[in-house]
Amino acid sequence: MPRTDPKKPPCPADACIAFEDLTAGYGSHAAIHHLSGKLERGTLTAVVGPNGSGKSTLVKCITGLLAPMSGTCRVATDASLAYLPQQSELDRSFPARVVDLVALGLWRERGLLGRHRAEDRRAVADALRAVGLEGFETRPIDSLSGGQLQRALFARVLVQDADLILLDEPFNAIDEKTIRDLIGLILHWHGEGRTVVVVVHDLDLVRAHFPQALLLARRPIAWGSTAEVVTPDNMRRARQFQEAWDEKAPWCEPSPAPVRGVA
Ligand SMILES: Nc1ncnc2c1ncn2[C@@H]1O[C@H](COP(=O)(O)OP(=O)(O)OP(=O)(O)O)[C@@H](O)[C@H]1O
Repeated sequence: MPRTDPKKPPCPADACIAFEDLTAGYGSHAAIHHLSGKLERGTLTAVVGPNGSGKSTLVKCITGLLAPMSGTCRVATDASLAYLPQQSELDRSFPARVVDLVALGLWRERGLLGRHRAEDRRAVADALRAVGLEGFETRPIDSLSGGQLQRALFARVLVQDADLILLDEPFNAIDEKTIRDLIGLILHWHGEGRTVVVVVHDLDLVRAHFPQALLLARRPIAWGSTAEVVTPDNMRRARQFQEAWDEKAPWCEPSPAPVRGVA
C-alpha cells in the first residue's frame, strides 16, 4: 500500500490524501494521467467525469488496490479507510445473511473469524436501523433488491467507523427515496469530520450536496469548489477530451491544459 511505504514522504499534515503527478492504469495502459493536488481532511468531494474517465481507477489507487505507474498517491497514515466498490464488482451469490455482511465491517478489530461481542452485535443492529433495514438481519443477501443491498453496504461502512470513506457510484440503479436516505448518511459522515470521496454521475446531486468536486477525463480537468468545477464549459471540455482520447497514445504525455482549482 502506498501509504505504508517508508520510502515515500508522508502525506502533508492537513491532507487526508495527496497526489503528486499520479499516473495510474492497467498493464501499460494508463487511465489517469498527471494528477497532482490534495484532499483536505474532513472534506466531502464528488469525483465526476464521463464513462471511462478514470474515476474508479483513482478510487482504487487511493485504496492501494492499484499501484501508481508513476508519481504518488499518499493517504494519511493515521486515517482508517472504508471502501464501497461499484455493485457490479460484488458477488451477490455469496451465501451470507444481511447481518453477516454488515458485521464484515468489523473485521479489522475482530478478524474474519473472530467472535463478535455484545457491543459488536449492538453496532450492527444500530447500523441496520440507521439505514432502514431493521428486521432484515437474517435475510440472505441474494434476496435483497438493489436499493436494499446498497443500504446494507452502507451499514457495513457505518460499523467500520472509518476516517476516510470511498464510495464508487453508490447511487446507480437506486430509487429516489433510497438516494435521499444514503445522501443523508453521507452528509452525516461529513458533519462528523470524516473525509468522504464519492464517484457520482448525477450532476444535480453533486451540485445540491457536494461542496467539492474533481472532474476527470483521463486527466484532471478541474478540481475545487463544485460551483467552479461543475460548469457547462468544464463538462464540455471533459466530454471533448474524453471523446478525442487516443487509446494508443503514449501514456505519459504532459497535460496540455492547466488545471483550475487544484489545492
Ligand atoms: N481491470 C482493468 N483492466 C484494464 N483496463 C481497465 C480495467 N479497469 C478499467 N480499465 C480501463 O481504464 C479506463 C478507465 O476506467 P474506469 O473504470 O476508471 O473509468 P470510470 O470513469 O470509473 O468509468 P465509468 O463511469 O464507466 O464507471 C477505461 O478505459 C477502462 O476500460
